[in-house]
Amino acid sequence: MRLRENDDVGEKEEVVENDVTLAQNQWCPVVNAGFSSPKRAVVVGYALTTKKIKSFLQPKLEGLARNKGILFVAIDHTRPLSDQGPFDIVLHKLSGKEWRQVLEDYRQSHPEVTVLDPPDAIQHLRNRQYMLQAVADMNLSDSYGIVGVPRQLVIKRDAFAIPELVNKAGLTLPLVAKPLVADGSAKSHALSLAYEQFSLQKLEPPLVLQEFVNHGGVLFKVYIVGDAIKVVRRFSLPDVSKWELSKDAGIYNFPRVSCAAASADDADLDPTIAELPPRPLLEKLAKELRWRLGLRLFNLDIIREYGTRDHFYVIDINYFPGYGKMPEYEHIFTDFLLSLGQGKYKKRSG
Ligand SMILES: Nc1ncnc2c1ncn2[C@@H]1O[C@H](COP(=O)(O)OP(=O)(O)OP(=O)(O)O)[C@@H](O)[C@H]1O
Ligand SMILES: O=P(O)(O)O[C@H]1[C@H](O)[C@H](O)[C@H](OP(=O)(O)O)[C@@H](OP(=O)(O)O)[C@@H]1O
Ligand SMILES: [Mg+2]
Ligand SMILES: [Mg+2]
Repeated sequence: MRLRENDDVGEKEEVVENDVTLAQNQWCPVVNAGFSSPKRAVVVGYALTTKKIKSFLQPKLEGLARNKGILFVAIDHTRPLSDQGPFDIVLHKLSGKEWRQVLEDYRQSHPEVTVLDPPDAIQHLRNRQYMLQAVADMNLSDSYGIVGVPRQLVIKRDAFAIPELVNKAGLTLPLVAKPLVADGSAKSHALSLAYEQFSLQKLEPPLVLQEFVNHGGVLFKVYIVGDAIKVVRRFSLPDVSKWELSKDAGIYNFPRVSCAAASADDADLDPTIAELPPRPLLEKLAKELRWRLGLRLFNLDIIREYGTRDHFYVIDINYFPGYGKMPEYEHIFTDFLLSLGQGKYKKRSG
């Protein structure tokens, strides 16, 4: 199945965020592991926003990493990347064309360094028109369930044409209106729910209109870190009944409904709604998406269609999400970084 689109629009570019911590590189390339011979540390250069440093690089992660021989070093993006390091791994979440080019050049000139993840692959997720395409292309259906994406329509401009375009596309109301660009800004998370066709004209393109799928008000956030998968439950938008649909006429902006504060892991829920998607299904989905997206660090928002046991929809994919809120993230992440480091040494000595 292909996702629908309207017409083309140039993507807005923005400059690299300038709130990177410009800490001095601290060097300690060799760690002592007990009485055995000293091992070389895995050096991870990071280029992250201040917000991300705070949520991700928590003391519990840095402490465990140090014990395991992993060293985090802040990248100074105002200096050439090749003058810094040497790094084994570069971890990054900054935006901007220039920064992407810096990373691309660095990948070319330093093939021995693992850049998490390739800028082009990340870029693909920044546009909701393409974000879910890989899931749609997979057509995943097996004895554990079916995984699809909601039908959606891309509106690049001309809000007045929306009712007719929605009608022509045969989309069913209510619709979730999502900004086309998903770049982590507050604006890109400003979503609304539309109950009625003619009020759709009030929306501000460019956006994606996605069919709202009733799912019992709970969603599953599936965190992926390399081969590791961790699933949590979060509260989500409540179901919309036929009666509500006939009664409500407007467009409703809604706040960040499924953020970490909306954890539903300890809630007393109807088991048919709360039951996690089958593990083998998630493993298959994650493995295939890692390959199709070319990413190792991302999460998926998945919902189970209300009244079904095994019909799932992926509604959102985020690059380098809030891992700091993922249970056991410090163990999962450090194991992942070590596995990358070790894989490389094997390759070098092999
Ligand atoms: N098609 C849909 N059907 C039902 N609910 C939806 C749908 N799309 C989004 N939602 C609800 O809206 C919320 C926000 O949507 P979405 O995850 O796409 O936005 P986002 O801003 O990219 O979120 P994130 O903070 O995870 O990046 C979801 O958590 C879910 O509660
Ligand atoms: O792409 P962005 O940076 O917007 O991704 C967000 C994500 O959408 C969630 O808002 C995360 O917060 P929680 O839902 O509370 O987990 C953010 O995590 P943070 O720890 O970095 O604030 C993601 O970055
Ligand atoms: Mg989401
Ligand atoms: Mg998102």
